[in-house]
Formats: sequence, structure tokens, C-alpha cells
Amino acid sequence: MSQDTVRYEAVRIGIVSVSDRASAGVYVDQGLPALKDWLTRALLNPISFDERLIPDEQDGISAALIALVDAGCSLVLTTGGTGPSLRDVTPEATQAVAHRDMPGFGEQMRQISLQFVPTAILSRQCAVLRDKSLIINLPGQPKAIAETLEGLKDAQGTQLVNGIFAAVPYCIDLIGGPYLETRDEVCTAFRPKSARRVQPA
Ligand SMILES: Nc1ncnc2c1ncn2[C@@H]1O[C@H](COP(=O)(O)OP(=O)(O)OP(=O)(O)O)[C@@H](O)[C@H]1O
Ligand SMILES: Nc1nc2c(c(=O)[nH]1)N[C@H]1C(S)=C(S)[C@@H](COP(=O)(O)O)O[C@H]1N2
Repeated sequence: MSQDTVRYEAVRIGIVSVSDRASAGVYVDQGLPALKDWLTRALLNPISFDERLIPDEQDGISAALIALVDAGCSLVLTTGGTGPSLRDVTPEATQAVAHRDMPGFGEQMRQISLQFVPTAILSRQCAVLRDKSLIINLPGQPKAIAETLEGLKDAQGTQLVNGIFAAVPYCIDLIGGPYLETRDEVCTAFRPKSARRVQPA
């Protein structure tokens, strides 16, 4: 058993790429690889990914989210389908399975994304809780995944605007999930002092 396995709790993460064209094979999906790449770089915990590539259909998206939560995913990230086009229904599908709303994530994502593109204002992305799972919508542009999760850094790596992932580990603590730990060079998780665990040497 590796040191990582001993020290860090395992986490199951659902990743959902919502794209009519990628799911139909018109273009190669870049959403799932981008999500896996960023999460694997950011987290020290061993991750098992449960992935779905599906079209922009509200009922199908909601069904996928419910299945991932029921399968024990503490975190579910979607990418795509958050804009104003008539086919963009990911926020509606997410709200339809919500037990509680977490509006701060959408607010912060739009703030971050405005540092990158003026059209950030067009994203209706949201986050919700369902049972013991946090579900977060990210925009569909593959580059937007790291931008929203990680935030904005300067050339020296100094954080200028916090990414939303900084708040995810503490949120997962509060809903009874595994204790998530991040690599600081990618993302520094914020927890109040009283919630920090001392790691064994
Ligand atoms: N899963 C994906 N893989 C690769 N590129 C994507 C993916 N999703 C979106 N993109 C790119 O980002 C752009 C904006 O994403 P958006 O979610 O608005 O897609 P869309 O225009 O609704 O089309 P579709 O649902 O068919 O991907 C797309 O036009 C495409 O260039
Ligand atoms: N960080 C970031 N956020 C972004 C973008 C982006 O390129 N980077 N694109 C915007 C655009 S152009 C749109 S239309 C909305 C919704 O995108 P979606 O339909 O692909 O989810 O996300 C916005 N948010």
C-alpha cells in the first residue's frame, strides 16, 4: 500500500460532460479529460472517477446526477450547457435534483470568469447539494474548467482571484464526506483553523 493510500481518504467524484456534439462524436470530448487532469493535479486523495458524456437533454442530465449521487460521489462536476442557447439546460437539470441551493459558487465563478472573458456573464452555472453530495456546474469551454476551479494567478503564481475549488474541501467536510487535501501549487484549500486536521508525519 502506498503512503498516499495510507494518509489520504479515498474520494469518488462524478464528472459529467454535457455536449450535443461531443456525445454524438462530431468532435472529440475535451471536457472529461480536462476535469480528470485538473482534479488529479489538485487533489492528494486517491480519486475514483465516475464519468458520463451526454447530450443537452434535461431529463438525461438530471438522471445522471441522481445516479452519481446515489453511487456515493461526494462531488459531481458538470461541464457545458450553462449558457443562454435554447439547448443549454444544465442549470435547470441541476436545480431539478437539488435539495439545497449553494448560490455562492455561481456568483464566484462569474466573478472569476469575468477576468478571462466578458461573456462570463452569459453563464447561468449553479451549485447545489443533494444528499451528501455537492454538485457544481462549470462552463463548457474546456479551458474554462481550470479557470473557474483554480482562479487567476500572476506570472509568479501568486493568486489574484481565488478559484471556487478553494471552498470545496470544507464544504465536503460539512456534508459528511471525505477529508480532501490539495496541492498548494495548484489550489490552496481554505478551512477555518478549527476544522484543520493535523497530518501524521
Ligand atoms: N465537451 C467538449 N469538448 C470539446 N469542446 C467543447 C466541449 N463542450 C464545448 N466545447 C467547446 O466550447 C464551445 C462552447 O461550449 P458550449 O457548451 O456552449 O457548446 P455548444 O455550442 O452548446 O455545443 P455542444 O453542446 O454541441 O458542445 C463549443 O462550441 C466547443 O467549441
Ligand atoms: N472561465 C470561463 N468562463 C466562461 C467562458 C470561458 O471561456 N471561460 N465562456 C463563457 C461563455 S462564451 C458562455 S456562453 C458561458 C456558457 O458556456 P456553456 O454553455 O459552454 O456552459 O460560459 C462563459 N463562461
